[in-house]
Amino acid sequence: MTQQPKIITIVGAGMWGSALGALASRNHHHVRLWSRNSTESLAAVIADADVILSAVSMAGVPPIIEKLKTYGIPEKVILVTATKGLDPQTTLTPSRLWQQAFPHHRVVVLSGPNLSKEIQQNLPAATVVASSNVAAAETIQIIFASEKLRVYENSDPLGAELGGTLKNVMAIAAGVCDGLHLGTNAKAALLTRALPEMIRVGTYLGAEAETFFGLSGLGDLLATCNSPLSRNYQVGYRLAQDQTLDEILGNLEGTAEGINTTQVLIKIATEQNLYVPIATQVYRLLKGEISPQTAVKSLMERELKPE
Ligand SMILES: NC(=O)C1=CN([C@@H]2O[C@H](COP(=O)(O)OP(=O)(O)OC[C@H]3O[C@@H](n4cnc5c(N)ncnc54)[C@H](O)[C@@H]3O)[C@@H](O)[C@H]2O)C=CC1
Ligand SMILES: O=C(CO)COP(=O)(O)O
Repeated sequence: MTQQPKIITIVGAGMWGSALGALASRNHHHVRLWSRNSTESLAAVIADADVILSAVSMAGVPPIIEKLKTYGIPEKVILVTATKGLDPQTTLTPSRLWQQAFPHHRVVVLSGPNLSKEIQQNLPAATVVASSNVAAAETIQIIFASEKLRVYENSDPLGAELGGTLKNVMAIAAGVCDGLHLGTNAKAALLTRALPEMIRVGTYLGAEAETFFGLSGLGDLLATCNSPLSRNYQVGYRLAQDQTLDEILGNLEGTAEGINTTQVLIKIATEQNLYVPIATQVYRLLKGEISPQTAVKSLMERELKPE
């Protein structure tokens, strides 16, 4: 489908922001990529923008929102969030933070099985744009869709966002599983049990269960938990190889959001009494309380229960 070229400001020029910028540029949109190290001011790059897309890591979302709030962004501007994380202060997802700060703007979540290095190599992929405003989601769908990226529209932004966010915790567990060479049966069991754990949390927080069976849920779980390109998977894999978290983070390319997400998820689960056995072991492992081997043993020796 053709569309008039739009001005798209991408805030966050890391791996994902850059890959998304390249996709929109290829579709002949005017892309302005901004990061906190840019010489251009944020005010200048958002001027006249049709779309502001945030691809900053979770830690950068609250400060960027605060900064943008001071600029008085016109209500016609569509806000897109591509961050996969949870805010430690409020435990809210990025889209909720954006919507709270800009209650009259249309907010769209972009999330799916999208390892940025594969997207940068122009390999085929699919993703989801989700919003309570269908027209806004469709606008973003057309901006990014190409013969190399199939973009699906969805009306459950929270579900799409939580799929991409919660699977990062599971990707750490999957990395441990592979790092310990536990085999294909163990990996299948882990990923299959990870999905209902994500759904339990997601539906409690208000997402639709069905969304987790789509690209932004199961799709992203499979991509991230099976690829050494995933930073979260790398964290788990290297912990299983007896590296310390500090050593791993010292030479990790980009952000592994699952580390922060695990802390916030355990806070929510503890307060709300949600059963999250895999996340609990990841949490204890990240805190250095247990070894990878003990994490596996604890999962296996739990009380027997129906599936
Ligand atoms: N790389 C990937 O394959 C994908 C990443 N994502 C998500 O996109 C987000 C960004 O990921 P990457 O680009 O890979 O990370 P990255 O580490 O390469 O880039 C992070 C960006 O956020 C900015 N940032 C961090 N803290 C900030 C702060 N306090 N203020 C302003 N800006 C700040 C950094 O300057 C940088 O531009 C994460 O939430 C990640 O889960 C989503 C899909 C794919
Ligand atoms: O979200 C991603 C793929 O969809 C990227 O995963 P990592 O952040 O673990 O690299």
